[in-house]
Amino acid sequence: MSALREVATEPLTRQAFAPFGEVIGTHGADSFPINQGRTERFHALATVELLGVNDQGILSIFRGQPLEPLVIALMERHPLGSQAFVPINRGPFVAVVAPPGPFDENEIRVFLVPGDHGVSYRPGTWHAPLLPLHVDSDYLVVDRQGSGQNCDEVTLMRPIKPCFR
Ligand SMILES: NC(=O)N[C@@H](O)C(=O)O
Ligand code: NI
Repeated sequence: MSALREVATEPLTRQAFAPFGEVIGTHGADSFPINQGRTERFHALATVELLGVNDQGILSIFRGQPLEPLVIALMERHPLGSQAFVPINRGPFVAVVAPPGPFDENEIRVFLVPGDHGVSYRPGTWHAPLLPLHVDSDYLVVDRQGSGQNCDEVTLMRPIKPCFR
């Protein structure tokens, strides 16, 4: 295995994550009351994007195990649809991403996603498959079912080791 490359994790903000997708969380999000004021709606935090033919948006649960050692050697993208991960039991995870388009290892960013947030990768965003931290955790996943090739993979020349300073 070629030399590992350490990449510092960044705090998750809507602005920082914007090139890769959207943040699903209530902090700093607009909301309005519904149901006679008994419920607060944080509306349209992310958009489900389906770009293929006869697509269906689907909801799944991923029961993920931590990757130990946390070394990322493979990334993937879904050109035909978005993919969202929302913790069900508040399990934090790491979002290792690079912008859509030709893959460039030097553009890899690493975000720490707290247990009360989720993210939605826009179509084509390069990302590491689900990476829960510390303990097995369940995530609601909203993504696409349909025809066509919707998962391109790439092997990193220099595997990434996230650093938590
Ligand atoms: N393979 C699969 O459904 N999951 C990946 O796309 C992932 O991002 O975890
Ligand atoms: Ni994916």
